[in-house]
Amino acid sequence: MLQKLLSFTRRAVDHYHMIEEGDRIAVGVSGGKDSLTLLTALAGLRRFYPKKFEVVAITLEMGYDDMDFSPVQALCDELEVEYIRIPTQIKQIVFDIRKEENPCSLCAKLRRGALHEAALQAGCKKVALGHHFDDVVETYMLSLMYEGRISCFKPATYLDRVGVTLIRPLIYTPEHYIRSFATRNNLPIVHNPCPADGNTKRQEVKDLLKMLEKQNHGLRERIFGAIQRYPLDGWDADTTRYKL
Ligand SMILES: Nc1ncnc2c1ncn2[C@@H]1O[C@H](COP(=O)(O)OP(=O)(O)OP(=O)(O)O)[C@@H](O)[C@H]1O
Repeated sequence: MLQKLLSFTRRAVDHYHMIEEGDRIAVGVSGGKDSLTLLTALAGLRRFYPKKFEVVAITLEMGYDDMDFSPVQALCDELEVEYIRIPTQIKQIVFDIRKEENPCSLCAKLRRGALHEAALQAGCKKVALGHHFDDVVETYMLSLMYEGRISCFKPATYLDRVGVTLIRPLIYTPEHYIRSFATRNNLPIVHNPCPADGNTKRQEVKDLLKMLEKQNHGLRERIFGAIQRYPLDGWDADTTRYKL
């Protein structure tokens, strides 16, 4: 199973030139299945990838007393990855001080800023995020159907104002694969007690795609393919390095 995960990851890393020699990459670890799988994948790839790179795990603690990250520390020890935990007051700011009606967007903004800062402090100019194949297709459809735009986050983005490059090495890895990888490998998922509903429109799109996929096998693959063939800004894959 790890082999398959490494192959999905390596293909994405190669197609979008995500890793260069000497990189020190901060993996944003929320404690969810996606980022724990990403951490395992990059720690594994580090062992044989032709370009030498380092991996550091960073968790922003959101301010919930009942989130215990010590099992994640144990996973990092096993993977021989340095683990940095940053205490923040993001929960308090979003819910108690600002009493936001739409807490998710402020929370995401604060998290992004804090993660970039923590990465730079740890000497990392690259930050890896756990977005996967289904996130790509859903984000694209959300944007198309609800914003009237054709767009999606990029596989790799250089943020010039912060001097950080974001990479998303799981964009070829389907969510169902991540779910079973996390279960079979007993990844230490930390329950997130956030009371917000999250993005209900995203769930709608997820359900819609699931329903359509039942009668139209390969539908998500074709949407993903369209993003690459168009290509959407930043999605032109360099297949000379690894065939699609
Ligand atoms: N508290 C956090 N600390 C560090 N990194 C984070 C944190 N929250 C999110 N991230 C990073 O941002 C990515 C996207 O965040 P999002 O909240 O959409 O996560 P997700 O899709 O639920 O993934 P996961 O299953 O890893 O929680 C995560 O995959 C992770 O890499």
